[in-house]
Amino acid sequence: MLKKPEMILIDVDGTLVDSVPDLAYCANEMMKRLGMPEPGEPKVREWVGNGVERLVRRTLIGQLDGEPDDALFDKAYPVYLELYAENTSKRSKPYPGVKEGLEYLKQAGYRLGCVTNKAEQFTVPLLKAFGLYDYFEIVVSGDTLPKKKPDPQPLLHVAEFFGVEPSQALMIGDSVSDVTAARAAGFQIVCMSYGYNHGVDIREANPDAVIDSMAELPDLLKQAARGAA
Ligand SMILES: O=C(O)COP(=O)(O)O
Ligand SMILES: [Mg+2]
Repeated sequence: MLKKPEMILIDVDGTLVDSVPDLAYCANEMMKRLGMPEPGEPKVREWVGNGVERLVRRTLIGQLDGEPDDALFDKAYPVYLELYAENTSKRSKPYPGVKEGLEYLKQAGYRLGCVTNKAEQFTVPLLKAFGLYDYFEIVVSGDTLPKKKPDPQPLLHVAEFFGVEPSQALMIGDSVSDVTAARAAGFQIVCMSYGYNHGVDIREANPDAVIDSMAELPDLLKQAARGAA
């Protein structure tokens, strides 16, 4: 059963923003420049979630697990970074219900933080491009701290920043990394059904609740406050 939290941390890719169209465009373009086969958007959708460096490695080997040749990676990575800097938000967009959900959370007085595995140089422009940045009092990106999700470090960092006990905190995400990080941090976890989870239904990771739109958050949190969610 969900308990009403004091603080809510929200993931970016697959939760707030459908960012795969730009990530996939850059993956395809990088491979074209390297004279290698383009992965296409459905594959990239399965590879997002562990930061841009992992995405580039997965693109180079054409699968989720494994490592590319070091020399190939060293050649490809700067190409991807340059492409993504120019194509962070051109094809991406916030999911329906995101603005509504954030507006409710803000008005209801929740402390709001953003925790993503996306590198800071891309997170901030992406959130700003869609008017999402100002909802958050703190944004922790994939390279802000020594460790990123599924490690609990970024979640615990924000809990400390707000002076909130982990048991009073809720993470909203879309992937098994969000669930693992939240469980390890002692947070509650709600997941979006529409996000990226390496091609696996997020319900298999047993989050506390799964919702189809952030516009469902008002009802969910009101139920939690009544002890009924
Ligand atoms: O950059 C990524 O791989 C995804 O980041 P997320 O933590 O916002 O889903
Ligand atoms: Mg995500």
